[in-house]
Amino acid sequence: MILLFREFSSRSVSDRVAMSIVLLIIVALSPMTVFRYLQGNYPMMIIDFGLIVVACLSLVFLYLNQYGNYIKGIIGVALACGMVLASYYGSDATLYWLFPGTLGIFSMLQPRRALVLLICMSSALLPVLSNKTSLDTIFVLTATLGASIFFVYYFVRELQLRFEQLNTEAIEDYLTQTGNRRAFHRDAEQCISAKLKNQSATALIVFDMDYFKRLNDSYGHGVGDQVLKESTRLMSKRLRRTDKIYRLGGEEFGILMKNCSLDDGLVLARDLREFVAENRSDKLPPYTMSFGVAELSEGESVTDWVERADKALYASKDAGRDKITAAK
Ligand SMILES: Nc1nc2c(ncn2[C@@H]2O[C@H](COP(=O)(O)OP(=O)(O)OP(=O)(O)O)[C@@H](O)[C@H]2O)c(=O)[nH]1
Repeated sequence: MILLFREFSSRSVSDRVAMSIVLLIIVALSPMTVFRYLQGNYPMMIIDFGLIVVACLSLVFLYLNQYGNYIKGIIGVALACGMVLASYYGSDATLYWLFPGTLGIFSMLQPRRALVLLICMSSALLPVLSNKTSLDTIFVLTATLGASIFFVYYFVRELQLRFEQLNTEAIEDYLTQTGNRRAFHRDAEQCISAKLKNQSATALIVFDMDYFKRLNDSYGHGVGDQVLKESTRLMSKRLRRTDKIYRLGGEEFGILMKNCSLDDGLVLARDLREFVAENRSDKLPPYTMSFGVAELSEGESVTDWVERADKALYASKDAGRDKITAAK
């Protein structure tokens, strides 16, 4: 139980909602199943028992963190079907469960998927209800349920868009739209974990604009900004999908190259330097960059890795700039 609670606290909101729903289903429906059996209400007993079995299996998969999206989809569909069946076999009071059920589905699934599922559920409810309740009730239920689905959809969609926007702002550099230092540290830590797991090599290229203070002083900060934007845009065009560029601070950038050795990193750094030199805009003053390349070593921390690459970068500066140096 303690393990389950710890796992629960470390999970995303949608995982927690999914786990809560399945736990709630198990806890609430277990005594209900016995009660239905004693009442002789066998159809409802079978529905409840089926839901408990699906809930237990789902909880196991959610706990193991496997097939999370599929499981949440299955829980959503099971919940929707359960609500339709319960509306048919249960008393009129059962219909109140349609509202928390709707919220549960929205909290677990992507808003669009939840909307489609709930529209299907509502469509299935109409013929089910027409057999057992008055036209008045059907009308009020359809209107209130439809309005709830509509409002919750727009609320959740808005939240999701804002969350995505905040998430992007938290890991992206505003000026160059490259990853920021926070994103770099997160991804570099992942590279270290990958190396520990399967020995996959990662190269880090750091580069820094040459004589950038002079460029700023001569042409203004606006032009300096344009140079930073153009150079990183040109480089991004040249990178593979698995490579990513980050602004480490000021006019220093880093590129993480997954599954690449030191030699691969040196080849790419040369290619990037040439590509930028050949394609930079005539409207901007000429600019160059100095590079340092380091392959991640066994047992190395992010700080040590960057420090080695930085030392190589300083060696390029000392050698006259517009140079590439491999880290020792
Ligand atoms: N335009 C602009 N300038 C920046 C930005 N971030 C840092 N800088 C400037 O970059 C300059 C860096 O100067 P230095 O550290 O002396 O380096 P440098 O002039 O490039 O000299 P070397 O690196 O030795 O070639 C400073 O003048 C900073 O103000 C930015 O976002 N935009």
